[in-house]
Amino acid sequence: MPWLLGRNVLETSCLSRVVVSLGIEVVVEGLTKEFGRQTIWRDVTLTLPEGEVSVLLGPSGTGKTVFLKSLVGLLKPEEGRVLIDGVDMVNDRDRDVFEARKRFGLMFQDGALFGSMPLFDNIAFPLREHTRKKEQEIRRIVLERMEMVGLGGEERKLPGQISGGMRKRAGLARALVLDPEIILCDEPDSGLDPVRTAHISQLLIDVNARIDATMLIVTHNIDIAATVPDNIGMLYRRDLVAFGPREALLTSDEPAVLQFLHGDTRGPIGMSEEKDAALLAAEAADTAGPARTRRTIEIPPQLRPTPGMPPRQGEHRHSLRVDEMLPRLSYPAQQAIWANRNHPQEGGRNGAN
Ligand SMILES: Nc1ncnc2c1ncn2[C@@H]1O[C@H](COP(=O)(O)OP(=O)(O)OP(=O)(O)O)[C@@H](O)[C@H]1O
Repeated sequence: MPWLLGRNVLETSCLSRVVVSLGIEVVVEGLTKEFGRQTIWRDVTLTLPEGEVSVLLGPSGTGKTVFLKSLVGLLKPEEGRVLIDGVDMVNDRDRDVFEARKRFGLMFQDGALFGSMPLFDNIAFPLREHTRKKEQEIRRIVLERMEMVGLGGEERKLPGQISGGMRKRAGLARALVLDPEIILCDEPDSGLDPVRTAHISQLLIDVNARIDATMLIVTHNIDIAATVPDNIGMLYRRDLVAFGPREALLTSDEPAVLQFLHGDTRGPIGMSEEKDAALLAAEAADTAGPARTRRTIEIPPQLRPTPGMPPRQGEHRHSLRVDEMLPRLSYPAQQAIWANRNHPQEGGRNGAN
């Protein structure tokens, strides 16, 4: 199976392959989204660095899915820009946005598969819809992507005949057929047990190693957030409270971040996202309350590609970027970054589920 898909691969010999980045950066500037009088988030600014993996966390209802849809131009924010290689997904003409959308691979929560279509046709769908490729070429691409996500031989199955984990992987295979430069995954772990979640985490890292796509993963799963991404952001109370290296957010002492990471009932996040002031004051008076959220979490080493995969180019670029910002990061974040770098570079833990 080839290591890398798509066009930007220079084969210098059968043993060494030089990767030229496939991923492109996504620049988000001052983005504000409203539905009627409801502000979902405002003035969100961040850059998804090329080929790096980022995770977006946030309590339910904070607009993570709305954010993904805004990046790809399916929803139109009221203010701001989303720049993809010079195309503004918010303000440019529909025709340009439609073209730029082909550079994305989208993996939705439920795989978003057509129930009456065999997996093969589901995965072939974007190729038939967006390209003029011949059926023979479509077949080659689909079978290759199915093999890549561990679904070889399952082409004739209907979505209803396979497990949730397999449906996720089918959704990922479909997201990969157009050689995406940017992959957006909405809760790739939803409905999966911890073992399947570990497999999908490894698969996402392996996909990134193979194709060097820029990736943004929306999840509530702290294990994924702690082990998969180079960067983490968190939406809370209509703001992006943080976006930066994984270790910076995981060592943050921001109360909402701590509460979220620990899954604690005490703290600023309530059942309906925001607690009222009286409840927060009562918690603050309870000495047991704030103390529970002051712990830091243990930061596991970041997942590495499965043995046999190429090294992640995004990880290399991320290290160079982080070197520059290191002096500005907190001491615990710096320690965690060094600990991760010094961790033995063992391979991943992939397998089929
Ligand atoms: N098309 C729409 N019209 C009106 N309101 C919408 C629309 N889409 C989403 N919303 C609202 O935007 C808010 C954010 O929804 P979104 O699904 O993005 O949250 P989320 O952070 O992804 O939540 P969860 O983690 O529970 O999946 C919700 O209040 C939702 O009702």
